[in-house]
Amino acid sequence: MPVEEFVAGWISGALGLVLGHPFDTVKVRLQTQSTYRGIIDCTVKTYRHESILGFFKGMSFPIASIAVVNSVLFGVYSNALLALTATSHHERRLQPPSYTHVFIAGCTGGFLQAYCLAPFDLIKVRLQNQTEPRARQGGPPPRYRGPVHCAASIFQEEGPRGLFRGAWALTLRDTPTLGIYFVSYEWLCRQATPDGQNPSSTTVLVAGGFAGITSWVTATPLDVIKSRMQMAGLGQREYQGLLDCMVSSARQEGLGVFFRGLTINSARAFPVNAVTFLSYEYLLHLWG
Ligand SMILES: CN(C)C(=N)NCCC[C@H](N)C(=O)O
Repeated sequence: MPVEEFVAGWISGALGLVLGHPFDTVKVRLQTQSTYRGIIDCTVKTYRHESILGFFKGMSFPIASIAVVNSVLFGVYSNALLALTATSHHERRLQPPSYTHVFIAGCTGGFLQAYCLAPFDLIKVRLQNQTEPRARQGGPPPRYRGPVHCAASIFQEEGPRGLFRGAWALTLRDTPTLGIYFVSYEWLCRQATPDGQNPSSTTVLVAGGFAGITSWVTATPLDVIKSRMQMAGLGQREYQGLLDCMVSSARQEGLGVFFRGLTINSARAFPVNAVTFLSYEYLLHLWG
């Protein structure tokens, strides 16, 4: 089994993550708290109350976890394509796989990465939703002192299953949308590249950026539900399941609730995924 895709997936995911984390914090807060009037209001309040550091809350853990998550995504995707088409990464420009194979391989990568991502994503969302400034004297201490304390508290209070809160919504979010992610990337690269040639860096950047936007636009409704289920119980209402969360969110806030965070998700998706795909392709080319 080729392993360079796993390593390239890890490095490229980490680069994209640092670039996109401030956008991600604003998105998570908009989706789960109703105190903000929009992106600008949330950005200004976060900066005033918590300084620039507020935007980077919960980042150390995803950086560590991205090693597992992004390498599982890209490594499983590439190896699933190898199993389906008997072509390695380098042979795929001369013998391009069908879009059906790309979609199946993307869904497989998305499904497996969701289970690795679930506990890390839960901890990230819980930490991002702590709005107490880090160094305030005399104020109430935040519920979680950091990622390890957060993981340990959830484990103690709810057992190992607690760490997988929202995992079902996350799996439903990621399985089809990662198929869409890789199909969009491949389609855009092929439109802009003569047959049999490698796409230019500009093509990879643009195709990666738009693949990120397309997949996140389709992922946003389940992303809202996932974030709400992950926060359930912590001063927010408990849900009986995914369907209950969907129905009661729509009843209380209207159908627009499913598009909360759409603009910020898309603004974040372009640079993150442009950098992710560029560094992924570059590393595989370097090692090829
Ligand atoms: C729509 N979904 C779930 C995705 N496209 N997921 C792939 C993640 C790529 C990148 N690390 C990011 O966070 O955008």
